[in-house]
Amino acid sequence: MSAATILVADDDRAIRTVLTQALARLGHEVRTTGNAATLWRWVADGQGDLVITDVVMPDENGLDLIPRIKKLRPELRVIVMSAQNTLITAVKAAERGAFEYLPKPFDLKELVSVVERALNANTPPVAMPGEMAEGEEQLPLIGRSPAMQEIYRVLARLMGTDLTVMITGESGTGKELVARALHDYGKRRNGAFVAINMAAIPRELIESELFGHEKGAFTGATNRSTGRFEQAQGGTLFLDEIGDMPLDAQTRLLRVLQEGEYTTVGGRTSIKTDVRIIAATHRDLRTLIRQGLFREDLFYRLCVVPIRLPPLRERTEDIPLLVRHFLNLGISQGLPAKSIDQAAMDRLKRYRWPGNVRELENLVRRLAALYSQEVIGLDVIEAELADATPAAQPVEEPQGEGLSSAVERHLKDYFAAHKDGMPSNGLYDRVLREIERPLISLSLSATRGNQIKAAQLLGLNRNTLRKKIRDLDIQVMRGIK
Ligand SMILES: Nc1ncnc2c1ncn2[C@@H]1O[C@H](COP(=O)(O)OP(=O)(O)OP(=O)(O)O)[C@@H](O)[C@H]1O
Repeated sequence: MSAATILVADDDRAIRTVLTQALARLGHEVRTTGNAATLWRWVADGQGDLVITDVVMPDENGLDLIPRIKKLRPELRVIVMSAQNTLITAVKAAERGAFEYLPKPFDLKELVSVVERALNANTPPVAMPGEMAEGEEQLPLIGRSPAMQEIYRVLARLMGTDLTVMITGESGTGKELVARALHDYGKRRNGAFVAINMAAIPRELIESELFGHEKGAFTGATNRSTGRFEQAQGGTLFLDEIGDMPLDAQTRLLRVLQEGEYTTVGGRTSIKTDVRIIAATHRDLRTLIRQGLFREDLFYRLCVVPIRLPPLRERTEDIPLLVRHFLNLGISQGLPAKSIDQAAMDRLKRYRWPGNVRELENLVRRLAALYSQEVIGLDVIEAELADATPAAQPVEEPQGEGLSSAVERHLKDYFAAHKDGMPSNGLYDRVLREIERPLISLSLSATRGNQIKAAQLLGLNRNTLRKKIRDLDIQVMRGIK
């Protein structure tokens, strides 16, 4: 990299000093200022090969300066640094044409590598869509941990694209929220966001749900029905729990993704698709591929950009912000204002959160609704968490009726899907296989995840249950969705 002139704007003198030293060491000339007006003057005078700017400066917001810089000198790259580390800042920086966004505090090594990339890159920056609608300052995702910053940066880069995204992460980590953010701030925000959960639909109905069906396509198809692909036309289709998709439907989906068109169930005319696909799963698709339950070619089609959402226990520094966010949400829904004392917060940070943000959200809701004290202390949190820990939970009466009616509902779905004729053989085994997963999941949730008690309830050997949980990839946690 040859020596360059780098313009730095930040109202924090310490940052100016650190950047000057680090960049001068690389042989660059560095000019620094504490305000946006001076930076703009330099740029307008044709000075500098690269700009590094802060967002909040006394006279102007650095982000507002970027479009003006880009208009006057499109080739000049701008790196944005900010302590306002939210998804919105990252997205705005990307939208306005920043080369890179660096959340503060940043690692100097990282800064140096971004500067090198900016000075060496000769491709024009990706064009980003227009400005976000006014008043959209409400944050879609909460969290400022390094792990979330990395997610924001990936998301910001994806906003101007239609790339297929695969979001993985444990249950309750915010996969659906991320999919929505990609839609709401992306190119297709004026189109529909349509979600379909593969685990929630009887397997036999998935293809008709996805692609729609013609009148008379199967018994019970009394009318033509539109599928989710059609509903999402021009927008985004979110395929949730993609790991639960039956193989037949996978084959059909793969064909649609390859060919860009599909036919409805029972239909003959091809329909062109114009949807952006985002898929999500909490299951390990590579394991499913090895077990022959997921098509490898479909996996590669969907996994163009993988995003892994970290479990909450890997970003406990976000817990106070999330708690405040959910308490505020409660207030807006009419629940009383509350706060949490330090010892209680520390305890929340030490808990493992098997149900991730969803579990935390539910806990905060309970705190707001059920406790009269204004400041929640450690005793309340201990009691709540003890309740959530399977081992500390007394056995509940087996929920005979609830369980059997849930299984019955599942069976009814199964038979309804086969109204026009049952699979000709092996029905007993097939039906048992169909109900095994919900039966075990429901038993585990009835015993709050306690496998010993679930085994007793089911009348199964503990090891057999454990093997089934593993084979069927059942999540063991409280409050299975
Ligand atoms: N970063 C976050 N900021 C604010 N709320 C969040 C965040 N992550 C998750 N949530 C909230 O937690 C709940 C669960 O999130 P979501 O449904 O997106 O998770 P998921 O990973 O899709 O779960 P599952 O795999 O069980 O479907 C939602 O109510 C969501 O609003």
